[in-house]
Amino acid sequence: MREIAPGAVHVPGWLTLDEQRHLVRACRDWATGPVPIRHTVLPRGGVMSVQTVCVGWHWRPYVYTRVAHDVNDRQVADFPAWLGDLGRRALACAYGRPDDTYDPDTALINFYDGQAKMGMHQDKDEKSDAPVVSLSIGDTCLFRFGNTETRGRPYTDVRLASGDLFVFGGPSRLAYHGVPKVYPGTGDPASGLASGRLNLTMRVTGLG
Ligand SMILES: O=C(O)CCC(=O)C(=O)O
Ligand SMILES: [Fe+2]
Repeated sequence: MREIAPGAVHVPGWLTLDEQRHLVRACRDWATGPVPIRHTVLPRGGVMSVQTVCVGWHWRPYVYTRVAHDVNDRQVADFPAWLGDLGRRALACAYGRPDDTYDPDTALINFYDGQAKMGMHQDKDEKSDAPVVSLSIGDTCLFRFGNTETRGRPYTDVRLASGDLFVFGGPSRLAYHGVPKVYPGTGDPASGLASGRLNLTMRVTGLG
């Protein structure tokens, strides 16, 4: 366990292999629908290299809705209770104290192939300042965790491997972060993912 910045904690190897397999199965299922996984199109026409599927609320740049107007006009799958339980356990572990009030209502599931990356950004479309819980499965990546002011330095580079937990909340909730690189072939197929990287972030939208 390592505190990367105030309120930002990296817990290597937090998920068991069984938990990883369970999450991979659930994500495969969500990837098929009701709203299929897709490359998000940005407002100016760019296409994200990662593929994303959401549960609870659908995120598109830069708003949450129940219905995926930019994909197929279907409502996203419900956010399951077991995922909320996992989120509370994750938060309790990272911060060393239980918080029974943490009630995530959306998860963004990103799939990275060997070339995919994510530029430096803030998670700021949520109306709540509750922490973000991030879980990684499959190939290791370089995760860049920066500051709340700029996309640039200072930042800390962390390797996120299969099973790792990363929580950012409090003073780090609006820190810029991104994934400059994935290291193909570094994952263990026993996770259920033969190649690529899966990242699931839970958030509290603060929406009704
Ligand atoms: O893939 C990751 O580790 C980060 C994903 C992320 O920052 C996001 O979905 O907003
Ligand atoms: Fe993010």
